Amino acid sequence: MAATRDAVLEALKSIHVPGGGTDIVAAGVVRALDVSDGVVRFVLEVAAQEAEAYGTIKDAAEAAVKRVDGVAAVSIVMTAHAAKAPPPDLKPGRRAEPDGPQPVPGIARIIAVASGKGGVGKSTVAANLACALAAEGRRVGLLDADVYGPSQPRMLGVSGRPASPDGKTILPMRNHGVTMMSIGLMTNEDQAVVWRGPMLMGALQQMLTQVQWGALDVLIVDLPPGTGDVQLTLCQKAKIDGAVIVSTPQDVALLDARKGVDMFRQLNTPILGMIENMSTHICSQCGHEEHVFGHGGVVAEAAKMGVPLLAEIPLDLQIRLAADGGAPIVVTQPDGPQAQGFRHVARQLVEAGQA
Ligand SMILES: Nc1ncnc2c1ncn2[C@@H]1O[C@H](COP(=O)(O)OP(=O)(O)OP(=O)(O)O)[C@@H](O)[C@H]1O
Repeated sequence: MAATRDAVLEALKSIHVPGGGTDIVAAGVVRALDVSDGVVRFVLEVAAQEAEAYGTIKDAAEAAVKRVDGVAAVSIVMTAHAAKAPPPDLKPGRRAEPDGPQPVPGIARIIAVASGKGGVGKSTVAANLACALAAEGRRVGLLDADVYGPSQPRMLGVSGRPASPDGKTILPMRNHGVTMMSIGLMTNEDQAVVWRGPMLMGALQQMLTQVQWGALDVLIVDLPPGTGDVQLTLCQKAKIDGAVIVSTPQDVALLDARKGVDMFRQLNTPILGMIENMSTHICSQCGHEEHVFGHGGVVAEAAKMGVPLLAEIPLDLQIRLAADGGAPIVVTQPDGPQAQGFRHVARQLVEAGQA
């Protein structure tokens, strides 16, 4: 007999919140319950200060659900949200508590790689930039926060689930000199993930603070395209030292890129510059240069917005084959012409003390 959602909820109602009283279903702690093909998934959304007490409750909930007829597997994700802030203490002579975005311990700088529109090559740029910075001798981390299409595991050639030996912290993956963590490694491949706001914030915060990044000179964050929850959460939680905006030269892409620049400006995040990707195409057969998506659009837009243009990256088959094959072009052909734009950006950022 297949397990039903009602039967699972009934089982969860037998588990009480810490200290007794009401049950976890009535308390609204059980979220995003999904029961399909005998697999039960849900989120326990709890206040940060109660997270420890919920450790045993999570175990009890798992055991109770496993006893339900037809349940083959149970996956519970616990997300901790901060409690409501206490009212401000207006007594004179008190030192102000830190407020707003905070630096992440051990990470000297954070650079966000963003794009207004999807598919413009933001992840390709992030992967190449991270590897190029590592080649410059920087200690580099790459956080793939593209919840809608995490592609860094494929681009950096890593797979498998990150280990968590102590159950509290997560060991990142490492390849090509870059320490990497991806939201894609925390979910099942091919699984369409519908993220709710609080789940997203929990996952992002976990990846920033619970991953053992070690000491880093710079953490590159590959953001999802657009101007949504992830961008806002990231800039509100962590001190972002700068954003790099990737765009193709087409008008539609530029329009969205402008929105991205505006958003970072509103969040007081410095814009380090724009990168024009798929700028020009040189035919590998005859050497003829074509401007597939137009040319020069980003340089003009960057000038209009008073933002530096960091590089123009060609549309090139080698770049795609390298990125999709698990070793970015700056790793496979560091001296080739296709890698030079990325390496130039890395050097510029290092020289400017930005990476
Ligand atoms: N300069 C380039 N030359 C050739 N192919 C490229 C180039 N840049 C990116 N690509 C290819 O285009 C595709 C999309 O690139 P990528 O995944 O980096 O885009 P994205 O902006 O991160 O997309 P998404 O919005 O889905 O996250 C990939 O297959 C990638 O290999």
